[in-house]
Amino acid sequence: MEAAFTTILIRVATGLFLWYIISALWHYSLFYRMGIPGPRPYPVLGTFGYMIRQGFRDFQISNYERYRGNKVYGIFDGAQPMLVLRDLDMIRDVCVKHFNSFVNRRSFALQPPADHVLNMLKDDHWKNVRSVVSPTFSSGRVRRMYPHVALSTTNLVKRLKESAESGEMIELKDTISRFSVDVIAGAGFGVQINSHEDTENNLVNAIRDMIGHSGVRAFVTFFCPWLVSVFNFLGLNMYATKSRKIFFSFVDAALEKRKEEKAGGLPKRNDFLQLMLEAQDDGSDFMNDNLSREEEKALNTGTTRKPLTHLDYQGQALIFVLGAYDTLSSVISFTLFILSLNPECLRRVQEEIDEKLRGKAIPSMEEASELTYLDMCVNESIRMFPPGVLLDRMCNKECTVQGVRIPKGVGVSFHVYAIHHDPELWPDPEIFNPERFTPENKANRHPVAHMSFGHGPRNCVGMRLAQLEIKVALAGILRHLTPVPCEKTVYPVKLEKIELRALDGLWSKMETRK
Ligand code: HEM
Repeated sequence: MEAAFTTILIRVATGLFLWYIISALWHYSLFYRMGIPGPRPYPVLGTFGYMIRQGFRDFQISNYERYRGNKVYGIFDGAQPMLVLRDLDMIRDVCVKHFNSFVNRRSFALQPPADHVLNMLKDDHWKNVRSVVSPTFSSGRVRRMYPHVALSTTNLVKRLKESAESGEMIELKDTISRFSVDVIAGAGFGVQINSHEDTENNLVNAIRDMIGHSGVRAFVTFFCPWLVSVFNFLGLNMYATKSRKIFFSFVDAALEKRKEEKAGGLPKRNDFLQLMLEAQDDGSDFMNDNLSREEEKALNTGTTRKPLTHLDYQGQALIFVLGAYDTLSSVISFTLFILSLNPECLRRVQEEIDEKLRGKAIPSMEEASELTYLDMCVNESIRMFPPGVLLDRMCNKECTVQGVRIPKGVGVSFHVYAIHHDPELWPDPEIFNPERFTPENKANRHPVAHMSFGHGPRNCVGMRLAQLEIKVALAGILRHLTPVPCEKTVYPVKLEKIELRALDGLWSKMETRK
């Protein structure tokens, strides 16, 4: 009896194992059956193992070269089949013309409110929240956030001037990260701090802690989404529990306060939370100049909007932190660093700043928009060191794009780092050359050859604020100081495998301008 039971058990186990092997073989042979090339996938990890071994950027570059001549190639992020689009017309069409078949990004079920951040939302929920968040970044509303940016820039310049006086070497990313946190606290939540001096602020420490803890877990769960259930089961959250509590209690109290102030007719504040509440109340068409025509069409503005829920507000408060922190500090610090190594470009930038600012310490919004050569340098620096290296969309309806059939459930990936370093699009891609961004050169290039802020209705919603912050900070610094290489400077920059982080740091020294 016992022997018979054991035999049945062995047969069932063998059957299940064979079933798993056959279904895995079938699943992972999808691209082979479609006649699409790609690196060989393995069960569970797919092609993710190569990415870990080689690092994000080298994986992208090597496959981009290997499949040159193909419009697409296939990879598996864990079990998720992804078509990497090499062809720029395909990327453009997926982002705009076929937007309705590719509305959503890949997302994974995080614990609330992290599952309510805009970049994770899907379909109508995404449309509803985006139609409130987009007008929050209209030029009129960004103007109201500007004083926070200016104040944080003044504090940053003061800190850098002190370093110039003492002759201290500066790790740019670390110093600029403090500026990033100050801008987030001010422009996001109306809390004015100077984290170069005040290291004990509870909110700032909570923000820094949440960011520090989220990276690895977010990365792992992105590629192995089933791990989210394991995390949930073990009671682990993406963000450290104490910091999470501090942050969301602060957001809840701030939202309540703004509602009370409105009811009491008190003057309006000028931060993201306030502006989001106003954008919700005003209706979608008010001051909506942040919407591109494509976005307007995709969002179908004019139709009735549902009020955002409390979780929606909490989620957007979180994305204000996560979307802005590392991106901004990376762009500003890499641009300063690369300028310190290209004195001729630096000289031109400083001449332009002197001419446009006419003695002022910090540029106004209008003056910042006139700094066109600085803009070219920033674009070139983001091309070389893009913060968003891996963009994607999920196919929710079978679709043929530029002659390639994309089945429902398959994702499409844009390997931005490889595109930005493709020598056919960018001759000598490792050389810093702002001339690539003259209006003529830009007009002659494919619109998605440079996609630092993404493309189409699902592009970066905070782009306008980000561009203002970057230019105000850089102009404020370079108006007074000149970054120069120092003993600790290492170039070419060796990047960490996954994050956009220089392994040897971005070291520089500031000299006071005469
Ligand atoms: C230099 C700074 C920044 C860079 C390079 C950057 C880059 C990007 C990129 C590449 C995307 C994906 C676009 C796509 O899939 O087509 C994105 C999305 C997004 N970004 Fe940014 N970003 C920056 C700053 C910001 C800031 C300051 C905020 C908010 C305050 C922000 C909020 C967002 C949000 C919410 C999304 C998701 C949009 C959606 O799904 O509808 N970003 N960003």
